[in-house]
Amino acid sequence: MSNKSCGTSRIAGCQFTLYPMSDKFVDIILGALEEVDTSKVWKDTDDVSTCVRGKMTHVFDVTKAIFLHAAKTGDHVAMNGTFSIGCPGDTEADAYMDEADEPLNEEKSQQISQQAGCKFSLYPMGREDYMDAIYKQIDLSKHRNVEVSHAHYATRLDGDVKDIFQALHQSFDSVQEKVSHVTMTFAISANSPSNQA
Ligand SMILES: Cc1ncc(C[n+]2csc(CCO)c2C)c(N)n1
Repeated sequence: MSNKSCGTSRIAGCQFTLYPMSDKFVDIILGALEEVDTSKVWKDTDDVSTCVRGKMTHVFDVTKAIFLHAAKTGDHVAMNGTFSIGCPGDTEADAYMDEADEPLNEEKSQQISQQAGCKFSLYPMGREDYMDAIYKQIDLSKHRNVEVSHAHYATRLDGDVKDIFQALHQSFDSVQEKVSHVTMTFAISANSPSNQA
C-alpha cells in the first residue's frame, strides 16, 4: 500500500475558517494568522479559508493557536474546519515533513485560558466497518479534562480550548493509526453571548 509516507509520519492537514462576530473581524483574522508561528507548516490563506499542512503535531499546534489568539480578544469567535490525513496524492508539503517535532506555539498557547464549546465528527474513509472504526478507536472517557456529550452526527466537547484540541488530536490520531484516510470536521465557539447569564 502506498500511504504517501515520509519518515515515520504522514502528511496531515487542516482547512479552517475563523468567524469573528465583530466589526473588527479583519484585524482579528489577520492578527491571529500573523501572531502564530506557521513556519513548520505549508500554509495558504484566501478569501474563504486557510489551509495548513505538514506533520500532524504542527497542524494541531497551529490551528489551536490561531483559534486561541482570535478568541483571546474577548469577542465571540467561531471556527469551522476539516482535518485530513492519508488523502491520496497529498504530497505537496513533503519538505515540511522534515521539521523537528517541537511545536512552535505551545508556550504562548499555554498562557491563554479560554473556555469553548466544540462539536466534532470523524469520518474514516473507504471502510465498510466505519462505525466500528469510530467507536473502537475513540475512548472518549480518556479525555478527562473536557466534558464529553453526544449530539446528533457529532460528539460535543466543552472545556478549555487547549484540552478540547488535545481531545481532537487524540481522537484523530487513534483513528488514523488504523485507517489510512481519515477526515474530521469540527466547529468551535468561544465567548458566545448564549453562555452569558
Ligand atoms: C482562518 C481564516 N482564513 C481565511 C479567512 C477568509 N477571510 C475572511 S475575511 C478575511 C480578512 C480580510 O481579507 C479573510 C482572510 C477566514 N475567515 N479565516
